[in-house]
Amino acid sequence: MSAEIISGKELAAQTRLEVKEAAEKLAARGVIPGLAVILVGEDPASSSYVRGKEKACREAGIHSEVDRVSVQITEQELLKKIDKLNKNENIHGILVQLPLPEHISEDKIIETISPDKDVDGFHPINIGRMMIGKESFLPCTPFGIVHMLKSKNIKLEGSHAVIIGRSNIVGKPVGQLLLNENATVTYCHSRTRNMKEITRQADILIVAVGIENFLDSTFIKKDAVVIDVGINRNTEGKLVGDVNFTDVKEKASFLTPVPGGVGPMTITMLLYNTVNSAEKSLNRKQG
Ligand SMILES: Nc1nc(=O)c2c([nH]1)NC[C@@H]1CN(c3ccc(C(=O)N[C@@H](CCC(=O)O)C(=O)O)cc3)C=[N+]21
Ligand SMILES: [Mg+2]
Repeated sequence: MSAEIISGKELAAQTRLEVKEAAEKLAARGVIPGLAVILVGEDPASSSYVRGKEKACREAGIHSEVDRVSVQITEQELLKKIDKLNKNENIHGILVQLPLPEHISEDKIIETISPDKDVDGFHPINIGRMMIGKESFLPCTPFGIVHMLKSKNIKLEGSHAVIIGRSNIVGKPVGQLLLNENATVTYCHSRTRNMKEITRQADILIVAVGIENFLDSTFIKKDAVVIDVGINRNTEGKLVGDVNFTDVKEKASFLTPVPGGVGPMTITMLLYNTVNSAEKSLNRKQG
């Protein structure tokens, strides 16, 4: 039996309809949810992701504005733009597309975004709140992954989830979210010894390494659930994940594709967070 493919594309389409309905309800109360994106420089991949976000906002009834600025912008100038957006009542979410050029501190930028508008869920206050199980904006990729797992009724409680990768935007927070769902969580990374011994114990394996073909079927136990977070360009310029799809498909119970897997869910949860932020802002005003 070959794995069931979890289509992020389909789930994203369905979830975006729900987000759209929530945006329409807000519009009826006089508020259009608004997302501000700052794109520094002209990196083709970053530009393409930002266009994807704009299109998704348009389709969901979210107002979006993209500020495209020169790669030479100073840190101070960028901080000033964020400060202005923090004070702008029509903007409920602020996203500064990463990575940023060397001369700008990503930490400083992230920490300047108001935690109430941090729809990426990257601000240390939101990360901390997530860690202690309080309500917060959840990082979009991890949030999307949990949403995908739940959509297939995959049991999280008591399951062994193994994460390969420990980045602040994917690996670490996805482990935390799964822990909050009562999974048993193990992290693997580049210094991990005997990685296969660990990954072969995983009921759920999250692969966020950034290396094409990093993972084949020898890493997994039969019927494991495999989530591929990789976004790599192969030698033909095609988008590929970290997982050898055709090999792993024959052994896993569920598997996510690239493209059409985690990526579309990431954008969807950004839309969700933005509408949620607008709702919270309105409730603070009207109670
Ligand atoms: N502040 C910030 N927040 C982010 O959320 C953020 C970021 N910076 N920097 C870059 C990464 C990357 N990222 C992706 C989102 C969607 C797809 C996506 O939709 N991918 C499609 C394919 C898109 C294509 O074909 O190029 C798919 O996997 O099917 C991919 C990557 C968000 N990021
Ligand atoms: Mg890593």
